[in-house]
Amino acid sequence: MKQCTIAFIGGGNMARSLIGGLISNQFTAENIHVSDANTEALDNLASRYNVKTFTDNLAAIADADVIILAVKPQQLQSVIRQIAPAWQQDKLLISIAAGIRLNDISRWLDFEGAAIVRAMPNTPSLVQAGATALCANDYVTSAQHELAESMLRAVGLALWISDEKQMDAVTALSGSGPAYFFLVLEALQTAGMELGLPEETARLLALETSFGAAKMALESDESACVLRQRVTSPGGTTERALDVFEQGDLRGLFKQALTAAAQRADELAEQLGQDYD
Ligand SMILES: NC(=O)C1=CN([C@@H]2O[C@H](COP(=O)(O)OP(=O)(O)OC[C@H]3O[C@@H](n4cnc5c(N)ncnc54)[C@H](O)[C@@H]3O)[C@@H](O)[C@H]2O)C=CC1
Ligand SMILES: O=C(O)[C@@H]1CCC=N1
Repeated sequence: MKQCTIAFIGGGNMARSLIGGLISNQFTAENIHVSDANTEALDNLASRYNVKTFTDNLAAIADADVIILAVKPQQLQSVIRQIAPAWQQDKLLISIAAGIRLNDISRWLDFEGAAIVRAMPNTPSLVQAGATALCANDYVTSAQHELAESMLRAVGLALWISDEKQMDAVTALSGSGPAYFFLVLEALQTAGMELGLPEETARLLALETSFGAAKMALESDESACVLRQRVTSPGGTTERALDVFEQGDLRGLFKQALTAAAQRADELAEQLGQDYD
């Protein structure tokens, strides 16, 4: 990957995952700037990753090629308006904020021809197993497309979507998705313990089973449906368990949950922004 300088504004959970993943993938720490109002968060990042830290957002972006906005959606407008006077044509702005649309980001930046990418990463980027979808405005050059993609590809899967409206579905599926799997892990471990397994045994079996199923699905040419059927002996134990999930409408629950997450992203955009094509 070309070694540009990246400035993160906001050094919280998601920034930490991206920074950790980039550094594990040989990205040079001194080319990573992080700015945050919280000095404790900055100290943690500096001692763990040796990145350059700032409490002044303008100082952090001064000689950066790429600026990644990693603050909460509610802080995005004020941060963009703060950095807008220092904006320069050759910089690339990447927002990872849930919901907030390219048009609103562009209006707040108020810089003719500014190159802006919206990205939705997820926290497994920390272990280079992230999944990110990106979409760009018309001013992003092909070199900037390549730069944004190569940065996110360094921490996992990176794919482009052309219709920005799909970003809410992406947020619901892969942005929030790690939390759903962590919930399933918790539930498997608890149920195992309730059936009499020691805590550590239940934890390890739940973890390795989740990892093994994901790895197998990733490496197999067969669909998840076929892989599921291969575990399910007619009249056996899995069939009994799956019947319980189907009776409880697990698929319907997932549909409801993802719909609620996508609606929340849309609500954030409506509340915090204004523009919608
Ligand atoms: N946590 C996740 O799994 C994901 C989060 N996102 C998005 O990433 C963004 C950040 O989320 P998290 O990292 O979870 O939040 P967080 O709350 O952990 O981090 C936000 C950081 O921004 C800092 N901050 C607040 N105002 C600031 C300002 N004016 N200047 C500089 N720093 C400031 C806070 O001190 C905090 O450290 C959000 O917009 C969220 O939608 C996107 C994908 C996944
Ligand atoms: O919960 C949130 O709003 C953020 C966006 C996707 C994951 N975390």
